[in-house]
Amino acid sequence: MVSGESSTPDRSGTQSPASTDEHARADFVVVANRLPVDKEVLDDGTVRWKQSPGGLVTALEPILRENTGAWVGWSGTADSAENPEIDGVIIRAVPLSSQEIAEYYEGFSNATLWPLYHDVIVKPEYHREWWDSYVEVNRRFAEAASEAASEGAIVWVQDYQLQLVPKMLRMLRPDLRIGFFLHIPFPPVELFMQLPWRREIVEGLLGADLIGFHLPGGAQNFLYLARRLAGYSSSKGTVGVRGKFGVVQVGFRTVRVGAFPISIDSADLDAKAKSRTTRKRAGDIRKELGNPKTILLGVDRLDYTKGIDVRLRALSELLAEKRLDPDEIAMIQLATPSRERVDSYKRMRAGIEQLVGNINGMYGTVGHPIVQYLHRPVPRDELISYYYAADVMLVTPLRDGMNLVAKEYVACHSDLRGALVLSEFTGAAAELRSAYIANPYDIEGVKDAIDAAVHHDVDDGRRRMRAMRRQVMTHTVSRWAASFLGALQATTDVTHSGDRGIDIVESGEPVNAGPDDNPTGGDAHEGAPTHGDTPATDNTPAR
Ligand SMILES: O=P(O)(O)OC[C@H]1O[C@H](O[C@H]2O[C@H](CO)[C@@H](O)[C@H](O)[C@H]2O)[C@H](O)[C@@H](O)[C@@H]1O
Ligand SMILES: Nc1ccn([C@@H]2O[C@H](COP(=O)(O)OP(=O)(O)O)[C@@H](O)[C@H]2O)c(=O)n1
Repeated sequence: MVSGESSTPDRSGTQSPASTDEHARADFVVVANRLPVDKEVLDDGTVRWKQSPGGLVTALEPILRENTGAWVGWSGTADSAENPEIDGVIIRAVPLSSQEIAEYYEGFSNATLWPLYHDVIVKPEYHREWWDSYVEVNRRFAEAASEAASEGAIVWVQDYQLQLVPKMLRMLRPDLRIGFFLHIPFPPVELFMQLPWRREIVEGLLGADLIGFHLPGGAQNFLYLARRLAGYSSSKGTVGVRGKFGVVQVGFRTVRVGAFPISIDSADLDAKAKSRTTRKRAGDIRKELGNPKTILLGVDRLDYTKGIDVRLRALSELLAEKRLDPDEIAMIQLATPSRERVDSYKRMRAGIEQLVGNINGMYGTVGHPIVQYLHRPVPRDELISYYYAADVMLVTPLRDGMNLVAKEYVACHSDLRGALVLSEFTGAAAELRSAYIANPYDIEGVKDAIDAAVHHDVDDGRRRMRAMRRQVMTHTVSRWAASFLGALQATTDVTHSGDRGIDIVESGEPVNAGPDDNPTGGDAHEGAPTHGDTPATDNTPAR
């Protein structure tokens, strides 16, 4: 999908995009909270729609284009119902009112489910009116998906904002083949049980034919709940990665449950990081920082799950203990603004900015602060230059479904330079075993990992980076999409009237999405096994 320009003048005199035929139907429909396009109003009033940056859009865009695809989602602003058609992809906007944004998006999605699914790092809030709004908005997404899908189409629902959609959509359209993927961790059973509407969520997800999680632990937690909370018969064996699925029997339907760790467009990043402009800009960044011996980097949405405070505290103590020399290091923290109206996000921002101020006040000099902190989005090319410039990447979340930043850093280092400090509570840690792995709750452990990464032996560093690159360069986002969709197409069920199937386009590497596709690619730690009937945290083996 490339940027599409419009030509139809609207009543306000600006240009509005060509609208999608509202009766057009698609064989492949993606349903996600956000649309894959961003609206841009140019100085002359012309409206342009650009593909949003992000792995999901990159991975699905060729499949959408090859298969008469549609994308159902919210534009990100209140009451917007424009449906631009972009390069043959049908866009179906689901408009949200300001009240729905407050209750469904900021409320139930990001102040109830987000903290609950991320180990209750902040206290989840349970409000009945937020739940009512979540149900209503999920119903509208299901209706929009139903209207967009042709007979027997494949519909892929994304993420925690839309967990009721699979069941609602199945009731409207039993002919469809429905997949669901959760991008954030699925919580341990004890935490999930707090949710007053826990059974409705499990039942909502079970409307799908295939439910995907990043890691086997999440899949096993879900299988346990389907059995013990919702009373269905479900498999008890271990779940593998991209194969060895669990099953839940829902009446005559068999729902498959699996682990599909997401990844990035590795080849694209690798190529961009090798370009002359990136390398030149990376050199300039180092100069602008005063040519420090070591550049440390953090790249995150400003979210309390990301452990930005953890790495700043560790840095501060390492400086105090003289294990790091302030004349030799510089840290850059890029923090994209996120969910800024949610209270917990406001509180966290103040705390982090205070920590940055403390470190610079204690250890910086005039013109040379230790931490350069940017609270704004950074253009993609600039971000890649930062990745390439960085000697040590700091990824310290308290909990994270995957963390694509860790993989992006690795993809940018074909030079085998650089070191990755990685929290063990990210999905990425299950695959990038050669990183400097640390427990973010253990400050001494984080300090040791940073110290080791900064002072690492060059040969050991190259060996670690080579192992991580073997994993990242072979397990791409298009392989992720192909393995999920291959498994979804392989689901057979009496409720499906058609068996049309879609063409899964994948560039660059062979795909075998069947149950045997379980290679131990490079640095991969294939599917931490979970045992028996005991609930597990998302990436921790059950005890
Ligand atoms: O849409 P927003 O509220 O602005 O939030 C941005 C996205 O954040 C979450 O990302 C997750 O998905 C990543 C890819 O699978 C994964 O690497 C990461 O660990 C997750 O946190 C969220 O799940 C998305 O729905 C949001 O759009
Ligand atoms: N300043 C920033 C920070 C992150 N990002 C991108 O946002 C994505 C973050 O993905 P992630 O999986 O690490 O974490 P979430 O923000 O999805 O929870 C990555 O693709 C980053 O490159 C960015 O473009 N600019």
